[in-house]
Amino acid sequence: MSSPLIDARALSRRYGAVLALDRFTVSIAPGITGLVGANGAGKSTFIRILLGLVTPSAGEVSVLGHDVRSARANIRALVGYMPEHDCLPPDMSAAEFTTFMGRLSGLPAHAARERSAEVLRHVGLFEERYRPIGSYSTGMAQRVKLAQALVHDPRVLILDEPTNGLDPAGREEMLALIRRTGREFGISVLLSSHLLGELERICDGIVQMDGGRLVRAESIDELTGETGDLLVDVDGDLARFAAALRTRVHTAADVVVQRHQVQVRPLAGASFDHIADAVRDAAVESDVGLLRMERARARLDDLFRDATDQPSVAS
Ligand SMILES: Nc1ncnc2c1ncn2[C@@H]1O[C@H](COP(=O)(O)OP(=O)(O)OP(=O)(O)O)[C@@H](O)[C@H]1O
Repeated sequence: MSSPLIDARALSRRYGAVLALDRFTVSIAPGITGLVGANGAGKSTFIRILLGLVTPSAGEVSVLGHDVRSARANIRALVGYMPEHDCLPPDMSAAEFTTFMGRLSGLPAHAARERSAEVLRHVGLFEERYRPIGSYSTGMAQRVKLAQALVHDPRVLILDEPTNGLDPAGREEMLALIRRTGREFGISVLLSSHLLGELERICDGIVQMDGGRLVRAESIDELTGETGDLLVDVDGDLARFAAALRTRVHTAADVVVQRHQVQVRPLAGASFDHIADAVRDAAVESDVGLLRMERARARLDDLFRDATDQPSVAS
């Protein structure tokens, strides 16, 4: 087994009477990991501790084996951080700003300029890198924030709500970029988001927090495994097909017509083969083409219905 990316043991942080982290223990594997939890769950506190910006009241935490408290300089070199809120100077160009951030991280001037051009190309801003950031769209500004997090070639990226404020197309682009960044640069990503549909698509694992404690840390495959339900797509009259199927499986399964497909929910003791045969026979009988029949997978939205404070958008 590979060593953990982040290892937190009984991590606590108190703010006066508020226990923001309460003996929070988690081991996060390398890869892309989503951090979820309602407002006040402790996500930002955990992220700030990882960055060395907040000191834990108790407990231990390490990033790639480096103790966060005693190895702050190492942690800064290893970690790139994209904050949620606007933090960009409007009068500087993306090239100037990312070069400046590279210099702050200790890169020599020439290397910082080269690296700035590289990361701006990676995030799709190479052509526009000399324009003032103040003239950028929200999506472009988000990409500058990602570029500055990457400029010093970190091994870990921490992204706080990276798709906040973006329209659906911008969100898609940002998600694709995050995934590509993780894969192409071979770096691990920890990102917080309220949008479970997003996390489901790009993450390898999910860490859920509540009241400063761990609720669960699981891989997406474990979480969204197959359910017993069957999803059937047909080409033709969906209602007629569903009616034909109902008469064939009446005591074995419920047949639910959704927008473009039929979901078949087997009742206790039903045989999957019997239901699959009934689907094929009903398709022939109702003269529709059988396009797809597969086992439904659980969705994060259903599993985490109460985990976030905002409605989740499965786009
Ligand atoms: N600097 C602070 N001073 C006092 N209380 C704080 C401070 N920072 C966080 N808290 C409290 O600690 C708890 C955890 O907050 P935290 O910001 O870590 O949660 P979160 O999961 O990041 O929430 P959000 O999604 O709103 O950012 C909350 O009750 C919050 O009010």
